[in-house]
Amino acid sequence: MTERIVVVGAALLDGGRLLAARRSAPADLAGRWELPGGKVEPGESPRDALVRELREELGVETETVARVPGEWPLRSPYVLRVYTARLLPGSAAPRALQDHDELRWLAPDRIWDVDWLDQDVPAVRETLTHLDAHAG
Ligand SMILES: Nc1nc2c([nH]c(=O)n2[C@H]2C[C@H](O)[C@@H](COP(=O)(O)OP(=O)(O)OP(=O)(O)O)O2)c(=O)[nH]1
Repeated sequence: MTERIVVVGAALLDGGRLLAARRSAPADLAGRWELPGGKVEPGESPRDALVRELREELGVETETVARVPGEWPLRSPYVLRVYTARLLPGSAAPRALQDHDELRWLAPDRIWDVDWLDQDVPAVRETLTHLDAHAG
């Protein structure tokens, strides 16, 4: 059986809006929107991986807040896990430094304005449910 490799995605939230990132590569994913993040490296915790990836890709300092329950299959052997996260005080604003060519903060009623990767849609839907529950 093939080992699963965890890809962590951030539901980065600021003022109730969610950050979506448009991939610039590889060609089959370019132009589609995702949750910024990446592969967890051997010996690294998913939360640490997410903080590292957000620093590399977006130039931001963040902390993870909570895991969004669930795990979604990507192209084998990858699976996607999602954590909500927030910017730390004093962090720079996110910039598309690596892997992305556009970023957009989406209010809850605009979440479906962007063309999410097909495999991200259930994860984004679950994330929204989770946020709604927390908002009461
Ligand atoms: N980060 C991220 N990757 C996703 C999402 N949905 C999805 O299918 N993927 C895929 C794209 C890639 O094949 C893989 C993650 O790769 P990546 O390129 O973001 O990760 P990485 O920075 O660690 O990659 P690498 O270049 O170091 O190999 O998962 C998503 O929402 N976020």
